[in-house]
This record gives sequence, structure tokens and C-alpha cells, in this order.
Amino acid sequence: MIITDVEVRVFRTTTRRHSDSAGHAHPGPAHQVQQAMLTLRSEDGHEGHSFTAPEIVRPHVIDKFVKKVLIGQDHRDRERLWHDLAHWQRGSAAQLTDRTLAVVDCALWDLAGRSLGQPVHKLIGAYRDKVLAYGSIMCGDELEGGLATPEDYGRFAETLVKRGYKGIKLHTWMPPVSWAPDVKMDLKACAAVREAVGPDIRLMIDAFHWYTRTDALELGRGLEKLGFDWIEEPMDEQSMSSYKWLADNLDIPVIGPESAAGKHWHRAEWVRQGACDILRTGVNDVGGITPAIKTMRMAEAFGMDCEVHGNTAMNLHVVAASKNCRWYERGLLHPFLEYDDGHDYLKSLSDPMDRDGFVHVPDRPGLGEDIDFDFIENNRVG
Ligand SMILES: O=C(O)[C@H](O)[C@@H](O)[C@@H](O)C(=O)NO
Ligand SMILES: [Mg+2]
Repeated sequence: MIITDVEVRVFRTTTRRHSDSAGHAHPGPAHQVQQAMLTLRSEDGHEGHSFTAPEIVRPHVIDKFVKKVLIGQDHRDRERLWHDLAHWQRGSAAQLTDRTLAVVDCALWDLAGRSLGQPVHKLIGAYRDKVLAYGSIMCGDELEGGLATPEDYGRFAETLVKRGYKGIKLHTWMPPVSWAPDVKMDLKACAAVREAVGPDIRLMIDAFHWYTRTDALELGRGLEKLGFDWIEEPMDEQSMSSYKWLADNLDIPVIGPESAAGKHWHRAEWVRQGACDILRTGVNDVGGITPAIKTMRMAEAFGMDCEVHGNTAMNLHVVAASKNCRWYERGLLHPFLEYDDGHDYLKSLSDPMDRDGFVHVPDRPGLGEDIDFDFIENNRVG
């Protein structure tokens, strides 16, 4: 059970996803990017793996923090190891981020699952083995036939319903799109989707993240007329009081925070302040599966749903181990991309969705990622 080794393997992978100046993804030509796989080994020969961007597990972070905390420790002590690593953050000069905590925590959960031959959600205490997904559409763009007009969104939404999705979330247009942001265009896209899919498909929006209170209010009031289920991140989440003001002035549920720092502690303050109607967590956003589960359980104690941000196996296991969330966020999706093609370094999807819109948790041990170790070795960098 003792951790004897921490290894990072950086490898090339091909993707058609490109990030814009705000960090949002859009389709583009296939290109190679680098990905990292963190591996933890225990003395009894078991391994746990998790994936992240290479800079999150760069040598300085691994040598100065991760190895110091993990080597020689019992890998089953995830709660203590999470706190031990988190306590290094304050003095790390902002070098040890929540993303690093997340990838280490995920590798520990994967190690536990692989060593016991059990999927992670069963170790946490499963609530279900399948969950409805909503199709999370990429931010709008200016690509001909892409997501450039409200009609484009409507057409794409019809495609998603035919694929089986029972819920759809729109990320609308944001800079660097030349004319964005624009509340009225956001509402036109939402209206086009509602018109296209009818009244029974659940709809949500994730809008420009820096609207003013009055813009967000106008957007929310328009969504209420369209029967949307929630409004997400329409303002800077650093202003909790703005979200309390919005939640007090809208009937449509306000969900958050997604990107705000502070892990489960800060999310407790959002609940206490009434800054949201639905809480939000995400393994990468709060520093791991361990704090994500704490956030879920805290929301439950307040009678609140807590929806999980993001796809991938780590988030799927949090959803599968929780009663108080309704969806798995499957995406990000675009008319020019085939999400079900997956990744070249995984032999199969971690979140396969059936024709009825249910994502089934793989019953493979650990996080259940079907890793192509030969591909990773053959595409190692350095
Ligand atoms: O790039 C991002 O910020 C994320 O992909 C984000 O857009 C998306 O995952 C999201 O907000 N989901 O709710
Ligand atoms: Mg979001």
C-alpha cells in the first residue's frame, strides 16, 4: 500500500480542439498537443493513473510538492494526503494549483480502484451506474455552418436530440467573436433552440462570464419565458454579492460557482449567502474527487442540487456517486466535431452514451479509463 514512485509521462496526442483567447474551445484543423499522464506506483505493484496538461505536473511541482507528500505514504490515506498536499499551496507562491491537487487525487482514487478491482464510484458509494447527459455545446463562433447564427444552434440542437440527448446547454457567443457579447443574440440562439427541440428537452445556458447585473437580469428574464432550467456564469464569479442579487431577482435557478477559487469552502459560502439556487462543483475546479464529493454532500444537507462541471471519467464518478445532481455534462460539442471519436490515447470512451441519452459508467477498475499504454509509449516526448 506504500507509494514508492511518482512518474509523469508526457506524450503527443492529436486533437481538433483549439483554445481562444478566453480559453474556450473551438474546432479547427487537426494538430498535435502534449498531454501528461501522472502515474503513482505502490510497493505491491499496483498503479494509478490520471491525465492533465504537462505544466500542471511539471518537474518543479512534482519534485517540490507531490513527491514530498506522497512517497512512503499509504495510498489509501487519501483524505490525509489531500490535506497534506493542500497545505503546501499557501507557501507555494501560487505554484501548486488546485489542478495539481486534482490530478494527484484522481490518480490516488484510480490506484485504489485498480488495486481492489473496483470502479471508483463503487468505492465512494455508488448511487447509480448510468445518468442522463446534457449535450454541452461549444461557445459560438463565426464559422460558416458552425455556430455562427441562432439558426445554426437550432439545427445543431435537432441533431443532438436525434443522437439521444434529453438536455442541451448552450455556451453562447463571447469575445474574441467580433460582435460579442450580445444579450439579444444570446436570447435569439436560445429561442431558436427551444423552437427546434420543443418543450420537453431541458435547456440551460452558460453565457458570457462578464455581463453586468442588468445585462444578466435581462438575459435571465428572457430565459424564463423560454422555460430554461438554469442560467450559468453570466457574471464574474468573484462577485458573490452580484450573484445573490441576481438570484434574488430571478425565478430561473442561478447555478454556480464553476470557476471561482476556494474549493468546497468557498462553495459553502455561496450557499450560506444565497448566491445560487443550484450549487456547482467540478473535479478540476475544487482540487479533486475528494473535495468534489464534500461539495455534493454539503449541498445535499441544504436541500440543493449540485451539478458537476465537465466531462471525463473523474467527473462521471462524482455524478454516479451522488443523488443530488441530475446530469452529466457531455461535451464540448460542435457540428464540425465527432465527440464519440474520443481520444487517440484511450481505446474506448470513458462516457459512452446510449440512444436514450444515458451515459453508462464503465465497470472497469479505478476511473475506468481504457488507456492505450502502447500509444503513450510510442508518442512519448523527451
Ligand atoms: O473552457 C472552459 O472554460 C470550459 O470548457 C467551459 O467553457 C465549459 O466546460 C463550461 O463552462 N461548462 O459548464
Ligand atoms: Mg460552465
